[in-house]
Amino acid sequence: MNGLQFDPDRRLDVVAVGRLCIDLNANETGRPMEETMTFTKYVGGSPANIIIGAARLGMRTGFIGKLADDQMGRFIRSYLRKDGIDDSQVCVDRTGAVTGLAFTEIKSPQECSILMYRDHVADLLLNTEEISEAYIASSKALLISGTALAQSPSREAVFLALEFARKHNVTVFFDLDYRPYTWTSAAETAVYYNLAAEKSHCIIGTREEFDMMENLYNLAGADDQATAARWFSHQAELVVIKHGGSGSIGYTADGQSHRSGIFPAKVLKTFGAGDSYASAFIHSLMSGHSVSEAMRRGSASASIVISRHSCSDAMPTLEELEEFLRTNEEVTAGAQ
Ligand SMILES: Nc1ncnc2c1ncn2[C@@H]1O[C@H](COP(=O)(O)OP(=O)(O)OP(=O)(O)O)[C@@H](O)[C@H]1O
Ligand SMILES: O=C(O)C[C@@H](O)[C@H](O)C(=O)CO
Repeated sequence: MNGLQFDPDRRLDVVAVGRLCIDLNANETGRPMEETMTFTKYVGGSPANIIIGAARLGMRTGFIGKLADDQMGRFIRSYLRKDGIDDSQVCVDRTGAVTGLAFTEIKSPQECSILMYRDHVADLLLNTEEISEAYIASSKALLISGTALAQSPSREAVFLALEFARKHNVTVFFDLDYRPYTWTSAAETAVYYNLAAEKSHCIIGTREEFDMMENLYNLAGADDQATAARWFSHQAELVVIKHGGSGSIGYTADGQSHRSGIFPAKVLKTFGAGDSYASAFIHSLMSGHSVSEAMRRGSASASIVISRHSCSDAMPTLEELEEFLRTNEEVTAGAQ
């Protein structure tokens, strides 16, 4: 049992709130960005990648966010529409804000990094006036992403969305998505992450992201089980801790734990693993699969995406994911 409840009578399956950005992925791999001359443009932003992945798997999806009033903003909106993602709650900034950019460097499959331009970005200007209670109430689930908590008014918009979710029994997935570039103080980061996590039913993050949250309370370095137990005293029913190439481990409030290995991948780049994991994990859970199966599907989706150049474009369809599962064996690396 995963303990999560989804109201079947909702128009949408999952709505994400947060950033819609642009990835510019280096075309010349095997070298530092100082020597990279060309990039390929993709839609990016962790919550955008996750919702695109969920839509690709056949879920009824929507997005609450803010775009820059420029060509990049229009490119993103048309991409969402192409994937059947409801964009009625994606508004446009009129103050001259820009689209966040993530330049990615692929020095080797193990040495990838992201240079993020996050100043004066439209996504962090989403405000409470742009959060529709009725829209959130029309969805079974809400996906929030940590970076949207980094600045006001986006921060308050997310907490209002969480309040509407609570009021209308909308299940909350919290992908921690900690990006240091967007924060100014470790303590502030931990405070807001903890406040949001207390209102979430399923929390997904890496060991390092949970450590960041626990540093504030001098709990950092707690083991995975202690980390999970901390959130069951709040709203959480499910906590998933990701360990990169060592797999992931999930804990449910009923005391069970689930380990997942990985699927062998011809790794081109490692970023995108977390977003693809989350999209297939959410799809599987909301399809009624077990936690173990959802983690297995998350791992499989991650292996597919890290073997491809992009994140959003690389998200597999349900047919691709199931074909991958039929033809590949999970390596039970197991999380620490
Ligand atoms: N080298 C790898 N080979 C196969 N699977 C991997 C590899 N790295 C990560 N994964 C899979 O992806 C999942 C998520 O990866 P990770 O723990 O790196 O999360 P993340 O840091 O959020 O990812 P991202 O790099 O996208 O931010 C892992 O639990 C695992 O299932
Ligand atoms: O989330 C970001 O802003 C960067 C992403 O667009 C990028 O694809 C990535 O890091 C995925 O995890």
